Amino acid sequence: MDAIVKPTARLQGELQALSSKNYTTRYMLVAALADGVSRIKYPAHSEDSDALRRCLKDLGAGLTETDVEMTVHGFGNHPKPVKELNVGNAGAVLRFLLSVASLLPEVTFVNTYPDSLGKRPHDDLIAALQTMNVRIDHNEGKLPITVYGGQPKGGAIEVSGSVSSQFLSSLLFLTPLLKEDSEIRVQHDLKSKIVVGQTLEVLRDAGIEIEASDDLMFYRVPGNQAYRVGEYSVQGDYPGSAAILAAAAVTNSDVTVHRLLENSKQGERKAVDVIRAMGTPLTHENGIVRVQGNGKLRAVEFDGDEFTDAVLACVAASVFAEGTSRFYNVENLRYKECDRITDYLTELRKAGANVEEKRDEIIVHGKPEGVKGGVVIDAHYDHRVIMALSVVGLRSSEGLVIRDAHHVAKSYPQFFDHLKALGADIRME
Ligand SMILES: O=C(O)C1=C[C@@H](OP(=O)(O)O)[C@@H](O)[C@H](O)C1
Ligand SMILES: C=C(OP(=O)(O)O)C(=O)O
Repeated sequence: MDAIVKPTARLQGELQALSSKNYTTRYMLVAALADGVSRIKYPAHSEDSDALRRCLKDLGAGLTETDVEMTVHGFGNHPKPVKELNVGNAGAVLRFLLSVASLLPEVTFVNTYPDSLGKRPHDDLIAALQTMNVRIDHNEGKLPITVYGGQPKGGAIEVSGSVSSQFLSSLLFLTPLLKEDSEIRVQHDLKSKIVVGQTLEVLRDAGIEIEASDDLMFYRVPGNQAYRVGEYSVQGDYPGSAAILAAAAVTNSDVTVHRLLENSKQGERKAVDVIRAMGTPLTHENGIVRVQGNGKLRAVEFDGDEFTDAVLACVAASVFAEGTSRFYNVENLRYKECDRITDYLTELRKAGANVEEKRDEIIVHGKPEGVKGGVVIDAHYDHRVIMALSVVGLRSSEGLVIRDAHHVAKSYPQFFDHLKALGADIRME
């Protein structure tokens, strides 16, 4: 399905933020790893969270749902032997379940998105699991991947964090269940470090003890632990909401988004600071962000690794800022649903933006006068590219056609409905 995004001068209204993708993933996983019944209020509904629902059911979890709550009968440390799992296009789901699969004799993760998740590297996690008595067949570190587990061993574990934090999070979910105590040392760098804080928070809520060094590069994990059943409530999602806030910033607007906790551990809450630093009038109190945009923006410079899933939305806003913006330390954007530097900037240029790339940096020479648009955008299977280009389309003179915009449902199926409810001129075809 394509989205036809027309120039829109004004956005106005109130929205409830969608539920957090990352907390939904984590609460569902710890609930499945607990032996008993857990409840999760307001879980996200999206392609990624549905992929996890499907896989956890395949692994033996019982899932029932009402409108607001999910009940999970966990399988504890005994997932049901299954031959095959399909995680769709969900990176975090794949990486977290690769470790869970090591408890089973043989599981193949199939490759259903060869042009997106099928291109993403998992070598660093594979290498770590291989040192833990797990044999793995893989396609040069990519899908399809077969895990031959059964008796994974803890102990001294090293994992690189220079491509993704998900590899470390994955091991933090698995190691408490092993017989041996573990010491996990992160090698090289740790990208998206802030996300690991969400992993540790949820592990603690699930009764798991882990000692983490202050710099999050070293962990002591006692073995023989059991996940406790729990009652969880999923907070609002900053990465998806960042695109709505960016849309409000580039237009004349009065837009209010609820359910965005000021003290959230989501790094992407920084998007609020970025948009404020661009000069957009906004308030953030009691979990409510209100943007009263006037379309006037100034350039900013930020370390994008602190808000990895909101960088594209912030870049989209900076396309219309006075001056040159820089988003640095963002190399790992290249290893997401698409290459979120080269592929994204290709589409921004088509729309009329003046952008440059370095290996680990996005540079935007702002155009306060707006961009021309009038072109067809390739979504590159990437929900965040789709959301960011929608922001740009609203402030173009000829609008944009975003091809295959249905991929927005990976994380935010209601995105276009939400924008339309605020008055955006968008048609789906
Ligand atoms: O742990 C997680 O749930 C996630 C970690 C981040 O990935 P990287 O660590 O690969 O940057 C983020 O981009 C992704 O959307 C979700
Ligand atoms: C990169 C993302 O997700 P994942 O790694 O889980 O596919 C994202 O949601 O932007």
